[in-house]
Amino acid sequence: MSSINNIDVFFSAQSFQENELRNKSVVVIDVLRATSTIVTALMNGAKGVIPVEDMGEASRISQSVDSDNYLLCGEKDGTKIDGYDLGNSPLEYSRDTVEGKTLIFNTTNGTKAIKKSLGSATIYIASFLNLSSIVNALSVEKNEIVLLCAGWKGRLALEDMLLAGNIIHNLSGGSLSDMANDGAKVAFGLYEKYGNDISSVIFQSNHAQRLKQIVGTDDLEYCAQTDICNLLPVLHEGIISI
Ligand SMILES: O=C(O)[C@H](CS(=O)(=O)O)OP(=O)(O)O
Ligand SMILES: [Mg+2]
Repeated sequence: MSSINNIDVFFSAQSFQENELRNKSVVVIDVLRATSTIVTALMNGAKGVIPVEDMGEASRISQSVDSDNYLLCGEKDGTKIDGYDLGNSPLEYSRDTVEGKTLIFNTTNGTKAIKKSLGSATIYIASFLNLSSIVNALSVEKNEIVLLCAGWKGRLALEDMLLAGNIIHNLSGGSLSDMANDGAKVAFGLYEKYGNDISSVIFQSNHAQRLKQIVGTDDLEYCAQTDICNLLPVLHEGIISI
């Protein structure tokens, strides 16, 4: 694998320039909730997920495809957008609803982070739900790795940084050298502080406080689960699939 010292962690999609990702493999992390929802949709048989930048792009794509095979999905301010089939709660993405469908997916932070990564060599989609699959893939990754936390509107999100810390902990075998990048050290330090107490960190995060007001706590409990599936979603030609 590429050296652990070549792993960096970015705290939001606004914290870097696209050209910094050239020839690198990027792991997009948006625990609450976009990447947890993408993983869930694919686990439940969705054919693929098309991440989009905004409502305009979502609407252009949805008008050009056969609506029987596509679902228009996503949120604004945490709530399903009027006229969309589904919002951004992973619990909506049941097998009955998504099996065999391609999803056009539009969220505040997660899909924007994915779109900003398009110039990289590889884009993986990570959540706690598929943590081990991501760690396994990265353990043989040849390129330099960026763990791209989606954050919230340019700010750091605790739950995303904690997943980055868990990934680094697993890859490093439990210790990080002085040569590691600052971002990796911060994420690793968060892991060392909280260990595997993922649920309590997620519940105390700013994003969780916001989501509780909008959708309650079911999504938070769901997204705090580790390794409920063995999936490695990758973006290829604009579509995320497994
Ligand atoms: O739906 C979510 O959880 C958030 C919406 S908001 O930023 O809290 O308004 O979107 P995401 O892109 O999954 O962070
Ligand atoms: Mg988020």
